[in-house]
Amino acid sequence: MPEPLVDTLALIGIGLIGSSIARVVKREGLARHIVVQTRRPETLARAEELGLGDRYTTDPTEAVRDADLVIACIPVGASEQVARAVGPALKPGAVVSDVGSTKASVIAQVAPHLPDSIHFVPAHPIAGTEHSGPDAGFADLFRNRWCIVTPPPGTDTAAIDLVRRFWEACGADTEVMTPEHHDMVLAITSHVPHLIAYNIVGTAAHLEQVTESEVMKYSAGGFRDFTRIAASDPTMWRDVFLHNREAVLEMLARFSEDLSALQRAIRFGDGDALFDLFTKTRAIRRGIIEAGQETEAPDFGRTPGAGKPAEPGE
Ligand SMILES: NC(=O)C1=CN([C@@H]2O[C@H](COP(=O)(O)OP(=O)(O)OC[C@H]3O[C@@H](n4cnc5c(N)ncnc54)[C@H](O)[C@@H]3O)[C@@H](O)[C@H]2O)C=CC1
Ligand SMILES: O=C(O)C(=O)Cc1ccc(O)cc1
Repeated sequence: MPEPLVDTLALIGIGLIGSSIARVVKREGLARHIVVQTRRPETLARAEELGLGDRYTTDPTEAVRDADLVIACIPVGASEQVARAVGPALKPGAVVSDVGSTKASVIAQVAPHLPDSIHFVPAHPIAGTEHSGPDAGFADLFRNRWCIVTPPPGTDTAAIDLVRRFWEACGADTEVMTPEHHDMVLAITSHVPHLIAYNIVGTAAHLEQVTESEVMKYSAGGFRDFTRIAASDPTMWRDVFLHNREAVLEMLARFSEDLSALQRAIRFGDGDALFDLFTKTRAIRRGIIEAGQETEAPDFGRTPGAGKPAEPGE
């Protein structure tokens, strides 16, 4: 096994993402010691039963004391509270990172609480499922997926390099971008799609006369896929929308304009407008499949290899 990348890794939060990191880090020997921290003793006990770490604590300051790399795997809205708690306890020179689905807000919440000697390199693995908690994670979650790294200007290049090498050793490909660009891209590719899923399932649930019968009975098609997304963690997604407000509102405005155009086409029987759009969108999907970024069948985000370009020759 190669030399570990870090001596002590502290994972703050041990849900789907934290436990997936723990599993792949153990399997690949990426850290000599893993410290697991979470607020609830029951979750910590479960993490211990699953053997996810080497040391377990509910105290965030105790968790980070000896850590060379600290990764916060918590809902984005909890970032400030955790940074405030761990900031003074961090080992000088330590690298702090996170996995949050929004980036500008996390930086604004965390950076003010970190001493100058700490290197902050935020990251976002674009890999997940609708499940949460320590049982939901798996070591291959990040394999052949992207991990976007969004270092604030002036971040130490060696720290950026460590975080990139860490994610690459977890199986991901990394890309560096600004937090603002990340938030705009993810608003349209991930956040608005989740909002649409929550909304359509909510709309169906409001049709009380069909909720118990037809909606469930005939949900074999597109609706079923929406129900999977709409089963995603409520705390996590509440925080995503509250913490990527501007970008989500901008993309929603564009979405609403395009939806209104479709509504008009249906109202006025403009079949050409509908046909043209559906032809364009079909070509986009086929292009994605030809580029090796998606499988033909519904993938539900779990198949390693789906969601990013294939390796040359794959
Ligand atoms: N679920 C997904 O598919 C993906 C999630 N993410 C991001 O990863 C982060 C973690 O998400 P998951 O692992 O899915 O969530 P999860 O719900 O499975 O785990 C969250 C963990 O954070 C802890 N936690 C919750 N509130 C806290 C607080 N106020 N202070 C300290 N700890 C707290 C929980 O005890 C738990 O250990 C989120 O920021 C999310 O945006 C990123 C990529 C994919
Ligand atoms: O389950 C799915 O389809 C997802 O989209 C997973 C996911 C959720 C949030 C992220 O920030 C990244 C990936």
